[in-house]
Amino acid sequence: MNVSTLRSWNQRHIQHDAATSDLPAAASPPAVRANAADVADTADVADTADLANATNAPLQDAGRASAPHTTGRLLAVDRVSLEYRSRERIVRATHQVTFDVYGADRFVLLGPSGCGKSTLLKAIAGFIEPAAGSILLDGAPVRGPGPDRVVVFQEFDQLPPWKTVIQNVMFPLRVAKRLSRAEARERALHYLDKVGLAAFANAYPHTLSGGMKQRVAIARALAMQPRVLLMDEPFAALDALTRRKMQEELLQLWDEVRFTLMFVTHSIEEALIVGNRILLLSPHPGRVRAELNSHQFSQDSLGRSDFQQSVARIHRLLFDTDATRQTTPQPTPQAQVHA
Ligand SMILES: Nc1ncnc2c1ncn2[C@@H]1O[C@H](COP(=O)(O)OP(=O)(O)OP(=O)(O)O)[C@@H](O)[C@H]1O
Repeated sequence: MNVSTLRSWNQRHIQHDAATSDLPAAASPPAVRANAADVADTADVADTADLANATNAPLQDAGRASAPHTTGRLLAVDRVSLEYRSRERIVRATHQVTFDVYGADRFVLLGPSGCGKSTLLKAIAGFIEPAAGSILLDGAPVRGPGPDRVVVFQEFDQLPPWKTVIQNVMFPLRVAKRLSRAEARERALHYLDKVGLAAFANAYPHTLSGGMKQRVAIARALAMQPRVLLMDEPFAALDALTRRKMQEELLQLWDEVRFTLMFVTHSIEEALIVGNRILLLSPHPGRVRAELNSHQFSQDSLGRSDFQQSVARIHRLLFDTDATRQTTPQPTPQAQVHA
């Protein structure tokens, strides 16, 4: 398979479908500044501040919470509108979305089904050109797919089944002609070890569980050492227990490797656990509702009242109606956002 075949493999999968702050706003100035205009357009400014004030709880996850941005601005998404055009109609997926991602961020796109999260990820991956606005990676416009942005999808069939686990991880490294076979093998084993699958290097994908397949996909993506790892609801097809375990493992991996992550989900709980920053998008077409910091939460936060309050408040921000403003917010049973 050559590069274009690999891209079309990726593209096929993409086409198939790919808060709170314990810190005052000034502690993360770039993020807050970047979206001030968008947020100001909505009635969310008060809510966002409210959210920040409400979560001045002691930090449980001090390691991650204190993690600084390790580099400057990596990705700049500026007033990006994305559209699908056919002869019959134009579907606007996002409207003037603006945000920045910094090195070692775990940046989550959160919003109801159909708000354009996957489409935004596709645009950042380089598969869709913005109808308006710009996407800059390291200051240069994104003009197409590239090995500096690797996508992990939800589907379990993203690994070519005729290749063993290690061949799957080595394959893009070899296609990119970056490494010799021996170097690629060493790199692949390194990342398989990181996801706990070194012992399965010679297994074929069909012999693995869904969670194991996702671990291979993550190892394959990280082995490319991309500037940004893009994940489109990577754990959504897993059972609840495996999903939690995978979230935990992803965070452990991040603690070790400190990669930059963009993560799409429609689960508020998952966003709070996985992300250090969350961009809330309105229902279709997606506009920025608010941008929040969430680095103080981990799986240990799940039963805590500040976590539940944050879930409820994000829910309110996403579905901002008079009715929800007037009643005491209750967490949704599964903390899922649906349109
Ligand atoms: N290939 C396509 N052609 C036309 N419209 C599309 C296409 N893909 C997505 N859309 C539309 O664009 C909008 C955004 O879709 P997108 O898949 O990005 O949303 P999402 O937030 O990722 O949703 P979900 O959480 O359900 O995956 C939706 O209205 C959707 O119907």
